[in-house]
Amino acid sequence: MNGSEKTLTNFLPNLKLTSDCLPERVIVCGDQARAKIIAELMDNPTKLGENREYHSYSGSWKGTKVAVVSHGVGGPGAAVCFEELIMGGAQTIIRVGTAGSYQKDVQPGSLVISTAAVSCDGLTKQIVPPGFPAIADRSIVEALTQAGSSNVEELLVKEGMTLTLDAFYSGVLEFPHQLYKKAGVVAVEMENSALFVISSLKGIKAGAILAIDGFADAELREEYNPHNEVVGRAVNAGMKVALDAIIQV
Ligand SMILES: O=P(O)(O)O[C@H]1O[C@H](CO)[C@@H](O)[C@H]1O
Ligand SMILES: O=c1cc[nH]c(=O)[nH]1
Repeated sequence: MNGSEKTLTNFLPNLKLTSDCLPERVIVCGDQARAKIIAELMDNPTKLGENREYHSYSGSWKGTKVAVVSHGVGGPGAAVCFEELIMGGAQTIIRVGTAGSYQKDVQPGSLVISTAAVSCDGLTKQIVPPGFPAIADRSIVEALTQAGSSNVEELLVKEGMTLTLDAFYSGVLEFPHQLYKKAGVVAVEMENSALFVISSLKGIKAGAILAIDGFADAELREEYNPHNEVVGRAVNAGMKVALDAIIQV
């Protein structure tokens, strides 16, 4: 399908829902369970549809209608979700995710607002030429920072560049973590570059807030286990910051 035009479509086949129930503001996250939790923070949570990894809800946050949709793990599947949301009329998408930190001062339990993503993924290589930037919308970065400063107590909330990688576990090749750590990249995750590139191509606004769930960098990394209270607190804070931010843009 050609990426240059924005065509509104009523039936979204992979999300398995019709666009007439989809508001213009959408929160996305990898995890289906997290999508349900975000929906339940809102007034009048309603399930819109469920197909594969895509679980869709709508609700009302401080009087504004917002949808929440899970996109699963990894750029290709997430891109299907982002494309269909935009076909269905989404104008603003904020990803609420998790990421591994590269920087010692960005501890597990911190929140990172991504300003741009380094595209170390395969999906964007198939849709734009090399060097095409993956950047978050500036007004969303500002809204997330503002919502973070008024919402989150005792957690570090940091803006910075993130890196998008397809692989979670390494093989015989080394991950480029050391290189990008030296270059000042803050954290690594798996879907931001797809979101930022697709949203740029389609002319919609997108951003991301990520709860740090461990250190990705081998020098800092201990055993990876994100299921703890510190990370849970940051994930919950990220959800509320994203909801507050999305109704401001
Ligand atoms: O917490 P989510 O939104 O799924 O984000 C991160 O977590 C998953 C890996 O555990 C990848 O999807 C990565 O981007
Ligand atoms: O992609 C990811 C997501 C969370 N934590 C990581 O270390 N990597």
